Amino acid sequence: MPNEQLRRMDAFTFPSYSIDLSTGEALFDYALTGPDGEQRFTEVISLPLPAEPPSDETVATLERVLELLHVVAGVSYYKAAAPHRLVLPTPLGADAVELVTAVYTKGLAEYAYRNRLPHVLDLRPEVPAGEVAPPRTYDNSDRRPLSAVGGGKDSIVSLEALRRAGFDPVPFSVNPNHVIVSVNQAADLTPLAARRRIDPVLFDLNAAGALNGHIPVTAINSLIAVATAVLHGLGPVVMSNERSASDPNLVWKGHEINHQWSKGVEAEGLLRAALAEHAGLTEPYFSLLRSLSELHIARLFAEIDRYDDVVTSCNAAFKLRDASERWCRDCPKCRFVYLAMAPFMPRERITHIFGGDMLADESQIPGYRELLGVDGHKPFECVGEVEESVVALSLLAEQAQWRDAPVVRALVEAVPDTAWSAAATSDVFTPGGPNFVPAAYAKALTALA
Ligand SMILES: CC(=O)N[C@H]1[C@@H](OP(=O)(O)OP(=O)(O)OC[C@H]2O[C@@H](n3ccc(=O)[nH]c3=O)[C@H](O)[C@@H]2O)O[C@H](CO)[C@@H](O)[C@@H]1O[C@H](C)C(=O)N[C@@H](C)C(=O)N[C@@H](CCC(=O)O)C(=O)O
Ligand SMILES: Nc1ncnc2c1ncn2[C@@H]1O[C@H](COP(=O)(O)OP(=O)(O)OP(=O)(O)O)[C@@H](O)[C@H]1O
Repeated sequence: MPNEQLRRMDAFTFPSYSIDLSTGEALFDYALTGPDGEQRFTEVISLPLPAEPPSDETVATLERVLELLHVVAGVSYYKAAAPHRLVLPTPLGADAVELVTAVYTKGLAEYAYRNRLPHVLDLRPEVPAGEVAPPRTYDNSDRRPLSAVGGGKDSIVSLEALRRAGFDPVPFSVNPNHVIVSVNQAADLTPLAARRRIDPVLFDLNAAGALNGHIPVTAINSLIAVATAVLHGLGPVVMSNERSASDPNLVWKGHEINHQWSKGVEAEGLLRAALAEHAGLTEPYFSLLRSLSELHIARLFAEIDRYDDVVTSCNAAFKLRDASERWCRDCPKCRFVYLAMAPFMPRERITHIFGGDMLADESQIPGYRELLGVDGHKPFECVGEVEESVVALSLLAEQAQWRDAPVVRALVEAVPDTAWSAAATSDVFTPGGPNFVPAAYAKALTALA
């Protein structure tokens, strides 16, 4: 479809969804519609099948979760045209509508900002009138948790914390690549995996110049994880989303623009409320690391060495096409994670993990200046707060193994006095802020420390 026709699309709709319980394959249909016709998409999500066929009650709960997933996963296709109307397929309760509204506005805020589409920030879904039948209550809180694994340090910390506290976690990933497979092998736990196939038509439209940009992928992965937990009779989904994920990158037209919005605590609360209201789940989903800073998580990770050969946080390794093998060592996330881990491990160990010494590479200095708040704004990436970077740098400046590294020397000179003063009184190692960790799980992090 030519780009001009795409730009004239005025509505996004959700024609149907279905699941085949003999294969675990769910089909989610979407349509962009306008005066020139429609552009249809189908996303395919395959859930792993349990050993025993699910009961009718389980299927009923699963279908409620999939109804939410259908609507949330539409963001990938909505963004190809950003029409002004978002027309939901069925009536939804207030909490579910609040989640959907936030996913399409706050979750697409970076996309709206970069494409200069302010109307996306004010999008309100059209919800068909009607009652939603109340769901059956589904209490799975005492079952084995499903621990989402992304291949990076954060989910490794959660997996180990759960295991050491005796929770017997089941690792779970969407489209596990070789990094995630290796992390699961290093964990020596039997994982579950779901497959997600984006409609290839979207890639053709992208290549032809359709609107494109960042989407709230964690909201989608989270709902796929919850659907898998329900289907397998497992307990809560445990995420590894940190405190700083809730901090915006910038404010535009009065709206916070946060690259990591669907990893933030607001999204977590909205998802939990929508799952309780629409699917009757009493304890569906929480982030174990919510009260911790990235720097604190890096310090905990340094205590665990069984994943050193495989851990990979760099997003370039998770591209659908042309992925890097492991750390690219030249992106904001690699720079940040290196800086955050370096104070807590020998230089040889971190050089081994990353395949090179980023603090010896002077070409990294401009990127580090952004992370330290010396230039520009916090990059649109999964990186910690400026204060965390300054604290990490201050720790490096005190260590004989790091203080003469070329990048450390240059950065110590570049950081202003005000930032050093803020770092000196920083609370980055004090857990804090709102979280949804159930009481039974609160001890898990203590077990790790
Ligand atoms: C791996 C990555 O960072 N991808 C982002 C990148 O996409 P790119 O075009 O370079 O490559 P692909 O990932 O292969 O995607 C190809 C196109 O497919 C579409 N698409 C992909 C996944 C999806 O769920 N929906 C889609 O529509 C899209 O059109 C792609 O162009 O740039 C894109 C545009 O800015 C980003 O949207 C891609 O980000 C992925 C969705 C992704 O998985 N990113 C995570 C690594 C990520 O950024 N996580 C955040 C958490 C954000 C959140 O709120 O959940 C983080 O860790 O901070
Ligand atoms: N493919 C995936 N399948 C399931 N969950 C995922 C996947 N990728 C990421 N996640 C989860 O989403 C959340 C955010 O991902 P993120 O990439 O920040 O975490 P990570 O890979 O554990 O650590 P790091 O921040 O070091 O990369 C984490 O809870 C992670 O477990």
